[in-house]
Amino acid sequence: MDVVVNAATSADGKLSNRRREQIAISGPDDFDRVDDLRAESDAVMVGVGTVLADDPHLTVDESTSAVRTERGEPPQPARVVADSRARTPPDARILDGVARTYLLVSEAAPTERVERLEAQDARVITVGDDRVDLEDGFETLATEGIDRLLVEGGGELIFSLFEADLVDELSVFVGPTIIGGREAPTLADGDGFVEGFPELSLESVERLDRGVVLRWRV
Ligand SMILES: NC(=O)C1=CN([C@@H]2O[C@H](COP(=O)(O)OP(=O)(O)OC[C@H]3O[C@@H](n4cnc5c(N)ncnc54)[C@H](O)[C@@H]3O)[C@@H](O)[C@H]2O)C=CC1
Ligand SMILES: Nc1nc(O)c(N)c(N[C@@H]2O[C@H](COP(=O)(O)O)[C@@H](O)[C@H]2O)n1
Repeated sequence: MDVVVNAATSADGKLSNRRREQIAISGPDDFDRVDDLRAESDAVMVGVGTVLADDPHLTVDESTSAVRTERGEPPQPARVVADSRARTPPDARILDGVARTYLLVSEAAPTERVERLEAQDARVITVGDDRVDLEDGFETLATEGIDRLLVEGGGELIFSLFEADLVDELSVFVGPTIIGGREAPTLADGDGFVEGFPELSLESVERLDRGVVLRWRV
């Protein structure tokens, strides 16, 4: 599976503020770029922290959806959430039925929550004892026909993906603002690396909106 991570950060590397509120860091041109990235993907993934903070929809625009249909693809990419304890709210926007939604949960997810989410048509995949095993999860998603996966965040999930050596490409929109705050999420949080830092190779640099898009191969 080809895994692309994309996010927008402030100039100081923050994904949002210390209250974990969604911040408009990029502008309309970057949202169009993200729409294109989604359109080229079989599925779009976030961590449950992002679902709880942002309640994202993770769909493509109508015109982009029409292009996917012409290509013989589902009108919308599938949606995937890493959600060890099945904390996704049953009324989350990702469960509105517009696209197929997979929830990767662990054995520790309470059965009643899993059943409630399955009743909302979520396709629940159990991988890992206490925490989602991302490698196993991706193997299962590949058997569902997901060959290209776009990951949009947040910082905990992105770190875990780098830690498991599962990222092929990283693109970051860096915007013209400082958010600050030691508790504010950054592009890669988790425990952090102390050695064996993933090495990136810069592919392109592009001015967009009032910031810059950096694209790296891992
Ligand atoms: N500026 C941007 O482009 C974006 C910003 N955000 C921001 O990021 C924040 C949310 O990020 P985080 O709190 O870091 O949450 P997150 O979205 O990375 O989710 C982390 C949660 O996912 C679950 N999870 C299951 N298996 C996991 C695994 N193997 N590794 C890691 N997590 C796993 C855990 O419950 C964990 O707490 C919000 O403030 C949101 O607004 C989120 C996406 C994009
Ligand atoms: N690319 C980008 N730029 C920003 O400025 C952002 N705040 C984000 N945030 C993430 O975009 C997703 C929203 O998805 P929907 O529009 O609801 O489909 C979500 O993952 C945000 O955290 N992204």
